[in-house]
Amino acid sequence: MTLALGCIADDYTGASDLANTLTRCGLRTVQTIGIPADDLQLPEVDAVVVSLKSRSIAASKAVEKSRAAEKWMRSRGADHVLFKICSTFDSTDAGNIGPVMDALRIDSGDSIVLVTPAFPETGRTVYQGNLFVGAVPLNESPLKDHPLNPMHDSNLVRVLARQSVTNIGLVDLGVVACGADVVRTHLDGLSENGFGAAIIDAVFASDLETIGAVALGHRVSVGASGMGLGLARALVASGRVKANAATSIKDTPVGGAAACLAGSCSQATLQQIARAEQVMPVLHLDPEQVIAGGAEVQRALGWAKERLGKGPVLIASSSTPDQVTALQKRHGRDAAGHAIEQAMADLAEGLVRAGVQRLVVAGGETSGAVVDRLGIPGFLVGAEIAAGVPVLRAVGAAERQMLLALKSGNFGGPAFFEDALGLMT
Ligand SMILES: Nc1ncnc2c1ncn2[C@@H]1O[C@H](COP(=O)(O)OP(=O)(O)OP(=O)(O)O)[C@@H](O)[C@H]1O
Ligand SMILES: O=C(O)[C@@H](O)C(=O)CO
Repeated sequence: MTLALGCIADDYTGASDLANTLTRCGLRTVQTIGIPADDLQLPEVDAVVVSLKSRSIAASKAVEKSRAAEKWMRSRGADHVLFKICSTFDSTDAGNIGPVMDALRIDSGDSIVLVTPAFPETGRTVYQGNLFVGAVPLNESPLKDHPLNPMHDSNLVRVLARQSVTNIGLVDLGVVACGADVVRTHLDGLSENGFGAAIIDAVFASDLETIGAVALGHRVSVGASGMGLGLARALVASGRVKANAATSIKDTPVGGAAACLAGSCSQATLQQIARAEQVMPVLHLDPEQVIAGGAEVQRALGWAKERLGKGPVLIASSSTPDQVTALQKRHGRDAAGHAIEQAMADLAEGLVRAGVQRLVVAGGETSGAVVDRLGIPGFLVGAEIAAGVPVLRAVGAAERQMLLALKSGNFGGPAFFEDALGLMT
């Protein structure tokens, strides 16, 4: 296997979002959980998205894991490696975007790295280095209340400068609009003046194509699915990947029981849960009881088993921002988050034992905990449920076939859970 593109994603939902975009752009793509084992049977692909759970861990660990993934991809022929971050730039001043970017830049020998979280399809645009989520700047969006990394600054040049050892420049929309050659000249100027990375504006898909064409001339880039789109289109345009080579996974039905788990506390997920209550049984976990011990998980599993034969069920830990803050004050942010993620993993394991073969999970960290517990080594991409969320078919997993959907907290329309289950047959 010779890779045209290697990708390192800092969480599992982000990885499936990127794998979806690359597939839709015509690249044969597989998503793996961590660096694949040598004996994992992978199809012939153009791109591999290695999913890490590195968004919220210590920066030094995130660097170590990302470097190992990069090394693996280079050894499989990847000239370009994309570090996939969240389209809302989820991170803290301690990292992990800056430290990983710095390390990959050094390893690659690139003098300057292009960075953009823009993904216009989902309303993420960057103008003058400021990230917008729909019509509002990042710091006024629901991301200001994120349970793990609340985002209080929309200016990504400033945000990244606080995390990185290098100077961060800006390539603004006016430059992008002039085309790839002008962007290259601008980057040369920044690099000569000691800038090791630049936030690049993007508002339209056409901006991403310009960015992709330039980025492909470098060894490393940092971005969300929009950067993936640009790179994929550039690869196809350059003839390095055959257009339309991607084939969606076969839609052979998997059957079995279906369930949803929600650990995301985003506004979008809260609305989707409220909507799901109209069409399926929904159990709201008591987060305090979850932290107290295993009894709450057992209660939820008993509740689910009584209902799974009749149709899908949804179990949610999700709470409003005020409730999340109160719980975190009592138990600490990381301890509360970790305990709930582990409870979600326990639930997933119990549900699969009870016959669930179709599982929808909401939340990146939550999906990471669930997929790790289920021991699934990789996924092929199927139908698109919503922008950034595909149906995934587990590959290389044990006995039973499984379909999953891993939803980024902020993605999907109000009827997301129904929409997902409708496509996961
Ligand atoms: N009721 C709750 N109170 C406090 N924390 C919670 C609660 N329910 C879930 N959590 C924790 O909040 C975090 C949610 O993060 P997760 O990444 O799963 O969702 P998200 O951030 O909305 O999704 P994404 O990263 O895809 O945008 C997890 O650590 C989860 O365990
Ligand atoms: O880019 C995004 O917004 C998502 O793929 C994601 O990473 C959320 O966890």
